[in-house]
Amino acid sequence: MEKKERAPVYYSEYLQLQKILNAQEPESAKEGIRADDEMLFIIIHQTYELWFKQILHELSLVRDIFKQPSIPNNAPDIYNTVHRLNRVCRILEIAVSQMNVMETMTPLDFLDFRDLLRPASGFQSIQFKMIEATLGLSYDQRHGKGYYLSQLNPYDIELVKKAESEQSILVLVNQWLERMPYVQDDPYWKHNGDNNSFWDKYYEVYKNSLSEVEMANLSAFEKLFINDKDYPAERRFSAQANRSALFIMLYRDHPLLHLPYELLNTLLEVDELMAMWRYRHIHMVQRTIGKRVGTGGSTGAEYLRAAADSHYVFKELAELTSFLLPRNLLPALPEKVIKELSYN
Ligand code: HEM
Ligand SMILES: N[C@@H](CC(=O)c1ccccc1NC=O)C(=O)O
Repeated sequence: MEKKERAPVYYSEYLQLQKILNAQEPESAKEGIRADDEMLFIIIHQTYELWFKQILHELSLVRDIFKQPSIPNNAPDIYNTVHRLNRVCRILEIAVSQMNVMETMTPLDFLDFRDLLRPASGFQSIQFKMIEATLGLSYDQRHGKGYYLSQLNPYDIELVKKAESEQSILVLVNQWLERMPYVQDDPYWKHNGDNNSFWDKYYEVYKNSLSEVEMANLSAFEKLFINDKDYPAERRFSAQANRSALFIMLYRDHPLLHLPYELLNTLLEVDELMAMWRYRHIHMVQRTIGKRVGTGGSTGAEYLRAAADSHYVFKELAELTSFLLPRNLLPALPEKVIKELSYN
């Protein structure tokens, strides 16, 4: 077949530089006011939005992989999700450190144009909210739901609502954990109170590892891993997903658990880096506007702190570390399971 002629690709056309390099229109210039740092302010935000776009691209690929009804152990898929989430982490690191450039704008420089921005604010960053929703932040969990509805135009509300209505990475990872083989079919994995099943043995060793002041952990352990009927309704991960996740964390040295462990670890890293971004943003906000209210109408730093504290998505996974035991105390795995967790 004859090869189709393609027009030569030209750098600035390929990258559509006409559009992006002509997309900075400082409000101060329109008003004939001198505000030399508004260009930096715009470019920093645009850079963030481009990175947010890339993050959303990666997250939606990850989500597509997890949407499959089953992901066989020897498929390339889990590695692919880890690789992409790892890229998201590297991008978030840049997003965090980019705050250093923003902070070269002093409070006085900002006041040159701050009033011209009202009532706009980063609060209206739809892509940021879509990242949160794609990871698994639910509407109910959002701090300041009122602002969420009042500050966005109807079109943007639709976009976020759509992202919220899709199955999030949290929901899909929960399903994936629930399907995990190895720890399900055999009666050995069912709690039966006779001290011979895995979770009964684990319970005993865990109990003995707790100090007196930690005894509340034991009832949490029972609720989360042993007595499914007491499982707290508000939790996003199910009891079975919890057991699988703890199992992965405990026995991650076995070959077939390497990647599942990396996956859980990378999800926690995403959560941590999102929080680091939020805290860098808060510090910058305090340094720049002190205790003034935000242009978006919120209480400013106070609102941001409450959002930062309550917007962790994978908090339940992070908390599982309270239930880990040192390797030398772990129940030995049945031969059959050790084999299943090996490369051949
Ligand atoms: C001088 C620089 C900045 C200041 C003083 C500032 C201040 C604020 C304030 C006060 C809020 C709360 C909403 C309001 O009432 O206005 C907010 C929210 C937000 N800002 Fe900024 N901001 C700055 C730079 C940035 C940058 C560079 C980004 C990057 C995209 C950004 C993204 C956001 C986001 C995503 C929110 C919503 C956070 C949430 O709801 O958890 N901001 N900002
Ligand atoms: N909310 C900021 C203003 C601000 O930072 C901002 C304004 C318009 C568009 C994006 C912004 N960036 C992040 O919040 C303030 O209260 O000063």
